[in-house]
Amino acid sequence: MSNDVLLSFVGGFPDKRSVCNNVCESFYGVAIDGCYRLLNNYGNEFERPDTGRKTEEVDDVTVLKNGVEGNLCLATCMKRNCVSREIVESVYFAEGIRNMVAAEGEERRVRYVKFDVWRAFFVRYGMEEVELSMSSLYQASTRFHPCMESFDDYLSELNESFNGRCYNLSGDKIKDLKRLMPGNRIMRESSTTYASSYLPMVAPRSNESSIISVKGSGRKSADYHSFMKHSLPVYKRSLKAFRVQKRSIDLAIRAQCISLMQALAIRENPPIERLKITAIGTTLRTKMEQTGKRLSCFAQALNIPFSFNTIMATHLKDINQDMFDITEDETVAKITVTETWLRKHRHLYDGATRHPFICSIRDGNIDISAFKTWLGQDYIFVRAFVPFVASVLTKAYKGSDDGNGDVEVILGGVAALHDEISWFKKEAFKWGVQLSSIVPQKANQEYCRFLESLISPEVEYKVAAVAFWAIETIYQESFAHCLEDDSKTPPELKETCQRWGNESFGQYCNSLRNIVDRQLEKASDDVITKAEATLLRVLEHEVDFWNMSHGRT
Ligand SMILES: Cc1ncc(CNC=O)c(N)n1
Repeated sequence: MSNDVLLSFVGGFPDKRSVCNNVCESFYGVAIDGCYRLLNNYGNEFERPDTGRKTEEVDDVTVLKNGVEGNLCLATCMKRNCVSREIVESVYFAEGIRNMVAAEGEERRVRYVKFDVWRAFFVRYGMEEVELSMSSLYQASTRFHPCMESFDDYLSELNESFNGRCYNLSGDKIKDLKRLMPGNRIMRESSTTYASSYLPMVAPRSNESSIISVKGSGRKSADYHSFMKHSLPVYKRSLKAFRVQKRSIDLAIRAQCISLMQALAIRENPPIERLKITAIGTTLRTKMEQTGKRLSCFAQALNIPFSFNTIMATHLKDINQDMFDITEDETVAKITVTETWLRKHRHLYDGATRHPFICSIRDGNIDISAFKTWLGQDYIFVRAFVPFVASVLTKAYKGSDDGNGDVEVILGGVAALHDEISWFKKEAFKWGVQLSSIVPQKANQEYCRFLESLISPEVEYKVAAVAFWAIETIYQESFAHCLEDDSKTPPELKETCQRWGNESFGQYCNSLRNIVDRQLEKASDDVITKAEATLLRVLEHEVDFWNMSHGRT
């Protein structure tokens, strides 16, 4: 799986780990633990006791502080009721924005940091610069689509505003840029100036200072959007990632174990009796053992019962469960591919399963006309879903290694769709929705087209199976949410929610998930990457579909 880390935002003290995590994750979704560690080290490394300093020099870093609540405003390009803005804020940036603003407060200042400094920093911590993988590029491109059609729109807009000077801004030019910022308007009204620490990706042509920062807006706005708008084209030019090199693995192991131990230590009821860490390696036994010793000390300090063990293997693929020293009452925690993805893309996933449309059902204030729109549109979708599921079935059968009953599970899905179509007809009649006259809306058309593209024999079974699992699971989780004890779902909508939110549909989704995880365990990196990108596209189509039903696009 890809370990790429897109660099964007850095800043913070070690105690602001969550700030870095959230910002990083919600902006680019591809951050890995190793990256958080480095981000936090960064803050630590340059920590200044005097946070009240006023200079704005190159090479400076921002200190995030606890402080007043802020409120981000994207009004410069998106109106408050604009649905795109809502998506940007809620799906992509909510956590990051909230944390970033809440953590900054009155002392916010603009800071500039040269890209080279930043790059040197990463190199120093054992990172190497690499080209982005397909999945990261994909990620990067999806981050911005809600507000702009394409990178190129951004680019041309920016060139227009700044006469094409955007890529190579020196100190004075940055000042120009700040003057031109729409956020400036708000700034003049307010005597408070916030500082921000945006360290977007920049590939400078010269050694001029070339980080673009945004001076935003006091109490009303941190003008986050301006930042995105002006950093994005730069970002496009220098899409690069940093990957952890071998020699920093020891560091990575330690940092992760330490976070785990810290998390365990602050629990009131420690969920485990003993933490057993097994390091597996093909080389560097002494190094691993040293790491173990340090970890033991740390665990002792935190009062966590701990043991450390090392396993040497010739090849990582030779590792199996028997090599672990496991007693009968112990289990080996294995993180599956789907679990990793769902953690990594939590924001987007929650955006799809906790959409305002679903929440309005759950809260009992759904607009019935929106429900009817959804009903009619979903009928069309489900009809298109049938041939897709049939194609997954065919691929499962042809996959020929089906000793695990994939075909039966998928066949169950096909059979249920027969029922489902009858249900849609009945339900439409009940609500006075004329199915024969429904025209698919844009989001629906696009989703159906996407399904058709997945039918192609060129799309691997493993990739198609991921889409299938995700499509079913999003509905399951969304509607199950409307059936929870504290929900106020109107009685006349309960049956709809039951259809996907019931327990046996949940079990079926679990079977699909097991299929996917089993299939991906033996998949190539390339297929895993494609499958992950497919999952993201499903999530986005689902969000679009809810938006369409909600009637606000
Ligand atoms: C847009 C959408 N996504 C998922 C489902 C659930 N799968 C089949 O019914 C659905 N009906 N509609």
